[in-house]
Amino acid sequence: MATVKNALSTRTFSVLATVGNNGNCKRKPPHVLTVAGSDSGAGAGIQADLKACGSLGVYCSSVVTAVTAQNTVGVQGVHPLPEHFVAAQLRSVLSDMEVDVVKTGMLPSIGILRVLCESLKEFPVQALVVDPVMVSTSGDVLAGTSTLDGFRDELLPMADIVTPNLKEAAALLGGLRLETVADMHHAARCIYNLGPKNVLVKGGDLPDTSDAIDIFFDGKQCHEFRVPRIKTRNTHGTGCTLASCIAAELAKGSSMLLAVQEAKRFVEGALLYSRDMVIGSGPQGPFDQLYKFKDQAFTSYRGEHFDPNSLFLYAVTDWRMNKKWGRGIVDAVKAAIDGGATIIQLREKEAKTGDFLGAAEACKKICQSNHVPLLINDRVDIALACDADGVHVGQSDMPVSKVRKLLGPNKIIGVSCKTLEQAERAWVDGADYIGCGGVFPTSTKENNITIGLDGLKALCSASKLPVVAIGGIKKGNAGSVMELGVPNLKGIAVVSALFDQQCVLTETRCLHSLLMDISASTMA
Ligand SMILES: Cc1ncc(COP(=O)(O)OP(=O)(O)O)c(N)n1
Ligand SMILES: Cc1ncsc1CCOP(=O)(O)O
Repeated sequence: MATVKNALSTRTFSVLATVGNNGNCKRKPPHVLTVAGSDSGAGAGIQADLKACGSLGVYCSSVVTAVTAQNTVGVQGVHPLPEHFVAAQLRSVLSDMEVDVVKTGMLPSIGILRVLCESLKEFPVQALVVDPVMVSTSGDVLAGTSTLDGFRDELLPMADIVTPNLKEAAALLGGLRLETVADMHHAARCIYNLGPKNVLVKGGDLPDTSDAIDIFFDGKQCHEFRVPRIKTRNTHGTGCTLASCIAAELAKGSSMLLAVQEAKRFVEGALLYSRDMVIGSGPQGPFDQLYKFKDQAFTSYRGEHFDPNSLFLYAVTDWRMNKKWGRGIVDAVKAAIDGGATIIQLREKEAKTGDFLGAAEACKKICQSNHVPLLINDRVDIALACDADGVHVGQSDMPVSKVRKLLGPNKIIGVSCKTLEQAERAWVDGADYIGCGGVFPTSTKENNITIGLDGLKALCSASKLPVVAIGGIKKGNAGSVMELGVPNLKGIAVVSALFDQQCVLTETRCLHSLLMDISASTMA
């Protein structure tokens, strides 16, 4: 497995297209083999792995190591398969099916673990993901103590990543007490010394934390992932799903860090989607790994209809300002686009519906011919009527989930957020970006609370969506915003800096070139 690590970050394993003899293009899908136990309740084990890989577009073959009788109450029985028959399954798949990545789950005996190690030596694969399943989340023991030695001495040295939870990490380290985040950092380094190339210590069971904290160590750097804990009883199978998703992303050609991040996002989405699902009467229910197929709001809206970089210089119109300077909305929008605005929002709070629609239709034409997206503030009806590219709504407007239903998956939805809870909701409900502010005091919007640069930074750091900053931003302070150094802060939204000025074209050009200079210097 030693050559695998170098290959991981640079090459795409399986998005291979080869031309057959007859000239037809043949496609080899990315392929994960899961070597794990069957869960009769289908929340974890082989069943979870198949669903997770399938959802991520990856072919998943399966070698069953044990059949378990389990449900939401716990594990009622474990029936390991004979070693020779696990070996036979491994040979069948590995000798024929061009597996990219092997993911292991329940290995119920040292004999089965050794059979696996031997098979991997005979049929090397691109990467090995080891979920060291020893104790189920319900507390039932799924692997004996001799298997523990097998993990430590034989399997982990072959692994590209191992993903223990706190109990498993403690067991691998001879019963070390793991009670704090600092303990987790220490454990990740100690487990790395057992031989795997990367370690992810999962802190889901860490007491007294409102966040779920995982530690990823790649031998050089420790990354701490923190997300607000999702309150749900439906967590059975999170470990299996996470490891399968990492394997699936690796099979698609991701680097290890990106694979871990993508996998975490997938599990989080599944938990959110399934948090109120009721299956079984026990304390721990399954969640739905197929959620992406079931709710459009969880999938397509994060598609290709929206380029977050379009938030770079976001021009938001204001009828009063344009009137004061003697121009109409359409001329103002045209000048902003000519000056370099990358997205336009018509924010016309006082306009009559007929006037608003007329202006929106004219602006749509200009925006379309310049390939600049046009969004409408608050008015979903106007956006639908003029076929705008999307809508921007506030916390007291139509909820994002309803807007998504009305607009469908291919329109852009932005939502104003000031708090971390609002940002989390925006993501769950299907928004594409967040407008965050007011960053600085402004007279454009009355009674608006200013959150400052610290508030903006905190929201960006917690948000899974791209963010555009708004409120009192102008040439003099745009640098302090864009230099915050948070990757998902994609741009600034401005009203008065463009429209409460004599020449919209000059002001937009000036701000655009300033932003370009800032990005060039922050990238240097
Ligand atoms: C990009 C962007 N962010 C925030 C706003 C604020 O809009 P507004 O309608 O004034 O206020 P809310 O109702 O959204 O709080 C915006 N227009 N654009
Ligand atoms: C619409 C809005 N939302 C938060 S602050 C604000 C006003 C932004 O206007 P300006 O760029 O003139 O400060």
